Amino acid sequence: MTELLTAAQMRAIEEAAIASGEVTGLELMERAGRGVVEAIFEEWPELAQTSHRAVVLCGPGNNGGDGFVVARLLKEWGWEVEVFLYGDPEKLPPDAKVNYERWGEKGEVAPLIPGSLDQSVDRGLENAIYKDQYDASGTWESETNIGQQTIFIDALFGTGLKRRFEEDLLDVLKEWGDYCYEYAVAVDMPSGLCSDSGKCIGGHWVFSKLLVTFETPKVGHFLGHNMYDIKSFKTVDLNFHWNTDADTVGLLGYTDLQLDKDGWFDNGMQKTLRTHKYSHGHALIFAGGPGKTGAARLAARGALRIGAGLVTLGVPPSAQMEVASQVTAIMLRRVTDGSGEVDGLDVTLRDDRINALCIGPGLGIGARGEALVKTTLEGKRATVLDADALTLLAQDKALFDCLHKNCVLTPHGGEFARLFPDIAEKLNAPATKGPAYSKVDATREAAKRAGCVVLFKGPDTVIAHPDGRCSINSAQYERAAPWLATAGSGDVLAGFITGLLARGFDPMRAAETAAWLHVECARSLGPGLIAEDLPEELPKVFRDLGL
Ligand SMILES: NC(=O)C1=CN([C@@H]2O[C@H](COP(=O)(O)OP(=O)(O)OC[C@H]3O[C@@H](n4cnc5c(N)ncnc54)[C@H](OP(=O)(O)O)[C@@H]3O)[C@@H](O)[C@H]2O)[C@@H](O)CC1
Ligand SMILES: Nc1ncnc2c1ncn2[C@@H]1O[C@H](COP(=O)(O)OP(=O)(O)O)[C@@H](O)[C@H]1O
Ligand SMILES: [K+]
Repeated sequence: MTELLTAAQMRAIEEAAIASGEVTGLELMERAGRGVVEAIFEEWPELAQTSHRAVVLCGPGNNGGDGFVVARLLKEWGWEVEVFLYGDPEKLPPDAKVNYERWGEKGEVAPLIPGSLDQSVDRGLENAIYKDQYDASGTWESETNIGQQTIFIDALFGTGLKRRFEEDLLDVLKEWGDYCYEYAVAVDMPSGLCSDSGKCIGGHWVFSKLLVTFETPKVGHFLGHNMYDIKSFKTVDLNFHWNTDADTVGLLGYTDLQLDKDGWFDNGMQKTLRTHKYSHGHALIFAGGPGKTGAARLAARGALRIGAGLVTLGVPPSAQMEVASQVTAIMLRRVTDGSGEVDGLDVTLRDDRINALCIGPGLGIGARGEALVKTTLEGKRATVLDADALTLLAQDKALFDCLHKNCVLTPHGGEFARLFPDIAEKLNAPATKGPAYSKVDATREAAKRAGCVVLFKGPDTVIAHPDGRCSINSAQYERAAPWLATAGSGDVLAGFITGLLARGFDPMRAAETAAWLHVECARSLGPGLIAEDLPEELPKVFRDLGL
């Protein structure tokens, strides 16, 4: 799994590599700067064909040092380069100072003050070669300014951002926003954003199109929604050895989920000639009352498509006809809260073959729902608790205390705040200093308190285990799937997790795999998807994965 590091973890591995004598800080900075230049040319090959103009903003720390390296290398490439420094050159850290001086042999450094960017951009426009012209066929070529593009490089702050910017810097950054054209590059972090949480600490942050980070991405790159302007994300290999005992956060990718043929068909999950439907588990999903059964039906469809051998919808007698008229392969069983009628849940659960439960979607928050959640939790079976079940847990401490290690909670932001109000308050408080409390911190704390896996939804879905393991399923950058924010898609996700629990996945792996496949289905479908489509897309996604 790609390990995502916090600023402190990154600093620790860098310091260890330097202390071991394997590499110097100066060499790392050189590799970082070179990597940025290579990333620029890889991203925009047209820029490598002729010389252009770069405006490099350098900050007072080592991020600024990287900026001086980039400036020098672009100058050596024949570019016109303007460098601005925010801060006192005498106070630069040693490696940044060396690169400041190396750049000083090639060009000047101007102080970064309000107005300096306006003047720089004016100079760029004066020098620009306009190519508006009729081409051979008589068509007007509308490309302007292609002869000499200005590339903006943000090397102000990286992992060392600690506090809100002073007003003069805020003024400069707002100017920068006006000039953030096609070619803008963030070195390690968009300056102003916290590399642990993705939150805006500076009071403003610098927009870019390309983000280049070093060695391994930082946790904050995949949290929050402030990096929507970044179209391309690249990681430069700094080429040093490291490993860390720290609790790093994993970025979920295909290879981590053991979805390859061996993994997928392993551990009793195998669908072979010798197995039958009961080998793949039996999921029971509770439906709400009349007019409220759609959510559970979506979840049931998801559980069946992801491979549970059997899926039964547990319906209240009053909704039986409604559900019966809508389902075919999914079975149906009348389930009450066990308070006197036949077919109480306690009776249903005597069937040991039912090995995964899902409760919450469309359930309602009345007495029936509460009694069902209680009985469900008493059985200690693998259980997904979503939607209304989460509200019920939030309302009743005794019920919350019944959670056990085989549960998976799947809150969205609102449900999370109801369940863990104090944690949500910390998470949602305005970030004023770095590193800021992050969604990863919050989800880990919640999982520990609940004693079970918590999957905190969003484009940055965070999944945490009470033992501290944590991963992010990102639907950002090249995996963006904003059309997944549609009514009922969370119900399908709950069903996916339940289906995998039925197939024998442990709760953490079920949550991770389901979340990843959920986004894959959305990406495969594209804009226009509705929740019903998601389970139906699974066979195609599986086929494309070679399963
Ligand atoms: N790790 C690696 O392997 C490698 C890391 N590398 C690079 O180093 C970067 C990290 O460098 P870094 O630690 O020097 O931090 P950085 O982001 O430059 O900022 C610190 C400076 O900013 C200042 N400052 C903070 N907040 C402020 C504010 N609001 N307003 C004003 N000032 C503020 C702070 O001042 P202080 O708080 O100490 O007064 C300090 O002077 C990393 O992102 C990467 O680009 C590569 O070179 C190669 C390998
Ligand atoms: N902008 C987004 N990009 C990608 N996925 C998203 C985005 N917003 C929400 N999602 C995902 O969509 C699902 C919505 O779930 P939820 O809020 O419970 O909806 P519902 O209750 O309607 O089913 C979650 O899996 C969440 O991670
Ligand atoms: K930066």
